[in-house]
Amino acid sequence: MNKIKISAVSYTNSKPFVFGLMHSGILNQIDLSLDIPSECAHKLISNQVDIGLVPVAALLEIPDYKIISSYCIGATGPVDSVFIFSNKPIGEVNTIKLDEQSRTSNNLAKVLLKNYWNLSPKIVDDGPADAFVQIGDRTFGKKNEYAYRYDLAEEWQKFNGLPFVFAVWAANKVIHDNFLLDFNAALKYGLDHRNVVIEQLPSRENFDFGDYLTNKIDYRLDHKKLEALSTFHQFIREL
Ligand SMILES: C=C(O[C@@H]1C=C(C(=O)O)C=C[C@H]1O)C(=O)O
Repeated sequence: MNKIKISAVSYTNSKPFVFGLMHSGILNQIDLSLDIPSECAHKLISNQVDIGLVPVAALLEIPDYKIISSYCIGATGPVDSVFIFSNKPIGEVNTIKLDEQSRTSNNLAKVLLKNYWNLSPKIVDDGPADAFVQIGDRTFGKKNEYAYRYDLAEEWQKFNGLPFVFAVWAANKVIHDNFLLDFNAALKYGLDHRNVVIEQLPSRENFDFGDYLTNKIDYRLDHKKLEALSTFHQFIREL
């Protein structure tokens, strides 16, 4: 039987999912790779994998995608790992760099700049910039390194009161129902064993992994997050 190819995000926020998949009965049916989010997106769009924990911005490039799980990488308030960092207040930012590892948060930054802050700084690829977007583990402990930091899930919530969803489990083809049941059971197992995952992480003075994986990342793709997802997609289309 052909294995089901899966790309999951290589960041700490996905470790509970990966733990669940590694300790599940479907391990011998899957071919799992861990990738930065932009690569997860690329692999699902180009059909190198069947299922991805895919940045939601990339769904717009996948014809007939299917969201196959009620778990996601989301947040209800500050997420603590997706920021615009700057030494100037946002209103004085003239140039901004995006994060090449991101698809969703780069678009979230653009949506908030345009619609919430009413700003249009120049997006620069190289050279110095007044501000930059950064996501994932590279942001851990960096909050106090810059005079200004904007948690983009928190700013989105201030903007329209909604939670946010960064990545969802999606497929680019029909996947067998039996497999999906086992797959979702594995994800649930991982989330239910978050304490084991947290114990295995190193302790850091300037970042609380327990708080991050328990309170900041919100893994439930409930109807409010689905509403946030379609609202976000509409804003991206209007950019
Ligand atoms: C909250 C996060 O969500 C991530 C952000 C993504 C993006 O910006 O494209 C994609 C996947 C998520 O892992 C994070 O990694 O810090």
